[in-house]
Amino acid sequence: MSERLEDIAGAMVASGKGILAADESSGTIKKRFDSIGVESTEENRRDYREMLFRADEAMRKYISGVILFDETLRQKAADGTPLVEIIRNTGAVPGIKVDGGAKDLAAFPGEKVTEGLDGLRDRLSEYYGLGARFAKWRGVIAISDVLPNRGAVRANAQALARYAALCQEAGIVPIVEPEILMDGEPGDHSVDRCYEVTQEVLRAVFAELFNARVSLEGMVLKPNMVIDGKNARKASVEEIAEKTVRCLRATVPASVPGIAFLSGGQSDEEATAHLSAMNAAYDMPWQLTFSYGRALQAACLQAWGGKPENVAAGQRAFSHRARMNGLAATGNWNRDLEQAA
Ligand SMILES: O=P(O)(O)OC[C@H]1O[C@](O)(COP(=O)(O)O)[C@@H](O)[C@@H]1O
Repeated sequence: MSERLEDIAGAMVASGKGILAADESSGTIKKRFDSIGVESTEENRRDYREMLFRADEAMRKYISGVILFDETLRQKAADGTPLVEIIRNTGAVPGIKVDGGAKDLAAFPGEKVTEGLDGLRDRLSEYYGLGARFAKWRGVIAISDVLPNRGAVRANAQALARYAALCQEAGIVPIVEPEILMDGEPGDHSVDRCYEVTQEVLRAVFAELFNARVSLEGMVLKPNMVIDGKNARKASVEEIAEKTVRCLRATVPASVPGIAFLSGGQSDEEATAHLSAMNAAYDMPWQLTFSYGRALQAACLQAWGGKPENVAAGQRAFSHRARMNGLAATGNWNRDLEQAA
């Protein structure tokens, strides 16, 4: 018997846990490996991700699900165990990135639309067979004084909604990710401009989800926080927490079981501090947690450096960030815990 979407979604946002985004596409993982001088070969990618998934205690205690790239879902560990099985044995749910990436949107210079709907029904049924129980699709929204245009917002919202409906038909929980870029160009927008655009985008996304008859109980939202651009950072932790919660309350129906933020280029500690501040100070109808890529992995990647003898150090770095974010997911993180480590 297949599991209920609501139960899978509930497990993905279980209290004190969050999602590890390890679904970097080939181009993105190459960038990450370039930063530590490691060649992006299939074996190196496997070794790196196997190191994360075998950080057993962190995975069991703080990670509810792992987003994978197509290659990883099919890969075996060095000893022949499928990586999906290692993840499942920790109690985490395996998930899969199914979008085909953000491409230039015709007639909208500087704006993108995410591709990948063609053939998606067949791919989802194959992924289900390979063990995936949730999926992820990221729409990318540019932000400036004049962007985004309504047409670009609508194109991305519709694609997200069509993707989500197909996932639910396949018994797979969709993570719906509309990302307003914090680290795009020019990156000088204020926190209030981010509020305005995030509100507009989330409204458009939920309107399209309703139109597409997506069951909100069986999805997870992965938004950006309401935060100023990378070249204009000055808002305090409290301001970002307050504005993010206010924006989400104004746009996200209470029937959505959980919201799991992307980190978007925030430093490790910022991403943790912001999440913890929201959970500590506000009552919300949804679980509020993390689905971080960089903010969970950056320290681990550095500690590992591509060297087999550094696997334990890499796992320690990952476990520390997983624990800090697990605490943030219940509002119980504080800076002293970082120093103690
Ligand atoms: O451009 P890609 O390779 O699809 O990757 C985008 C990345 O952004 C995320 O959606 C969020 O990652 P961050 O937390 O690092 O912002 C990841 O799930 C994903 O790996």
